[in-house]
Amino acid sequence: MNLYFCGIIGSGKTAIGSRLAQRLEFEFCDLDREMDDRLGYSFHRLVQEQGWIAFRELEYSICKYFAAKQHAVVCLGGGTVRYEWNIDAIKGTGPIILLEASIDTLVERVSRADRPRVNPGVTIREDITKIWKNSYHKYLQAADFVYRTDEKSLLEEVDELEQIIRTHELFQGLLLS
Ligand SMILES: Nc1ncnc2c1ncn2[C@@H]1O[C@H](COP(=O)(O)OP(=O)(O)O)[C@@H](O)[C@H]1O
Ligand SMILES: O=C(O)C1=C[C@@H](OP(=O)(O)O)[C@@H](O)[C@H](O)C1
Ligand SMILES: [Mg+2]
Repeated sequence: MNLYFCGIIGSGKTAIGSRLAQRLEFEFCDLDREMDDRLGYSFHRLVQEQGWIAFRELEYSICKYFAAKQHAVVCLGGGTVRYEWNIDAIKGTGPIILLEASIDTLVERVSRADRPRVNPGVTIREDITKIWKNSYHKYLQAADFVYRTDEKSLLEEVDELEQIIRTHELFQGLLLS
């Protein structure tokens, strides 16, 4: 069984997931990183040169690959759960935690790094607001558990999530298997 993290870009999937994988002694998998490794260059270039469809195809193939793993903390891409086929691919292979933060927090975090826009020709704030308005229900629908990442420090969040995973019945199968 795996533990999955989903959430809009900048919600903290990679920052939290990588630390939790260490705590739980699980393999750490990150969709964006796997994509870069497979391509041999940044997925930003793939999006720039071939568009988002090429990204989505590779994303689906990586979801199927991750679903076959055991004992992995998997950070999905920020858009993965907006596409139902990805949810079908990972269904039954482990609980999904949705990480949430306010739009202001997401914008502030994403502005620090250069990441491609999903909606071309818009600002980071417009992009994130649009994703949130159009697709928030899909993120919520995919999730087994929801956790906010804009109220505490990163370390406090990792501590709290570790505690939740070790005690909440939703995650019991994860540590037993
Ligand atoms: N309380 C917090 N929780 C999660 N991330 C935080 C927090 N405070 C600051 N950050 C920073 O915000 C960024 C979150 O980005 P990242 O983990 O790459 O998100 P994602 O993988 O969901 O796009 C990281 O640089 C992280 O260090
Ligand atoms: O919303 C999206 O479709 C995406 C969000 C990004 O999120 P993360 O950087 O959080 O993975 C990244 O996966 C890619 O740019 C696609
Ligand atoms: Mg990430």
